[in-house]
Amino acid sequence: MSQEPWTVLRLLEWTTDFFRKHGSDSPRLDAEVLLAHARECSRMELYTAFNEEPAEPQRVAFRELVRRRGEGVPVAQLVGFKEFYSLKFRVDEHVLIPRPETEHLVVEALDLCKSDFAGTDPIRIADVGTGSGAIAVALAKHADKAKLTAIDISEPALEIARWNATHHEVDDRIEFVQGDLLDALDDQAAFELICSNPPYVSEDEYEELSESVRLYEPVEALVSGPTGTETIQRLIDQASGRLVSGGALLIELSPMIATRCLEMLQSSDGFTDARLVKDLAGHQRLLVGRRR
Ligand SMILES: C[S@@+](CC[C@H](N)C(=O)[O-])C[C@H]1O[C@@H](n2cnc3c(N)ncnc32)[C@H](O)[C@@H]1O
Repeated sequence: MSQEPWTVLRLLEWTTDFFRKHGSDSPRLDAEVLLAHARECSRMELYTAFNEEPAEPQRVAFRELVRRRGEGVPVAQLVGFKEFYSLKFRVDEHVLIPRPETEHLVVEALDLCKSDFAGTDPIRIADVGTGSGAIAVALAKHADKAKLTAIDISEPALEIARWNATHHEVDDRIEFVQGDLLDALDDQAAFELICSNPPYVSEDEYEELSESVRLYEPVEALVSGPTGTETIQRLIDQASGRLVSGGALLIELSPMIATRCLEMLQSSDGFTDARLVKDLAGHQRLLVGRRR
């Protein structure tokens, strides 16, 4: 057996290779995040510690994390958090792990706050299907005048979202509501902006997702129904009664259902200016419309 010491660099190289063979999309990043977690340091600090040999307790902790990652547990669940819009969000098995694509929705919403709603105070925003609270918290952090209503059907998800709002000190501007889309709100509730990253995966597509998603993330956060458009259709129907005139609806979707959802919004009497917005990778990622 090799007598070479298990330095930080050697651990990273071995683990990267192991994760690559176990089908990870980002083997080196996974190895770095887990080793940094086991050593209680930042990823950047690993780069100045390549020749150091982690102490035995750190190696034991790291080995266990690597074993579980090899079984498919997402890195974010192993370390208990995920970065989104440069903010750290607590996550667990009850919430979808925030995805980088969703940052695009936050950018669009903040643009509207700074342009169309610059003179409005407060800017009332609903985040429908808040999950970890990623969208609501990022908006509250970056738009001082935003007053949010964050809704989810899952009470355990709302507990995580509340924790994240408190941790980022925006809980005084976010009201959390448990319910089915916008149904649970008071009759009077009205918004300048309704944002949502709803479940939009079809039942067939779900079967094609990686085990790391299917076994560890909540199915109700992902699957909408046989076509993937069901929740979006219901949200469009409900949103027209909740937006002020000129208010905006922003919905994240998958490029596979983008055209169908655009047609749904175009055929809704309540909306005008329906359009799709591409993400940085050039994929149709957002459906946007205006309340007449
Ligand atoms: C795709 S996840 C989005 C989570 C978070 N907003 C994000 O972008 O990371 C969808 C969320 O919608 C919630 N959800 C699903 N159906 C719902 C419904 N009918 N009413 C309210 N929330 C729902 C799920 O519990 C889940 O938290």
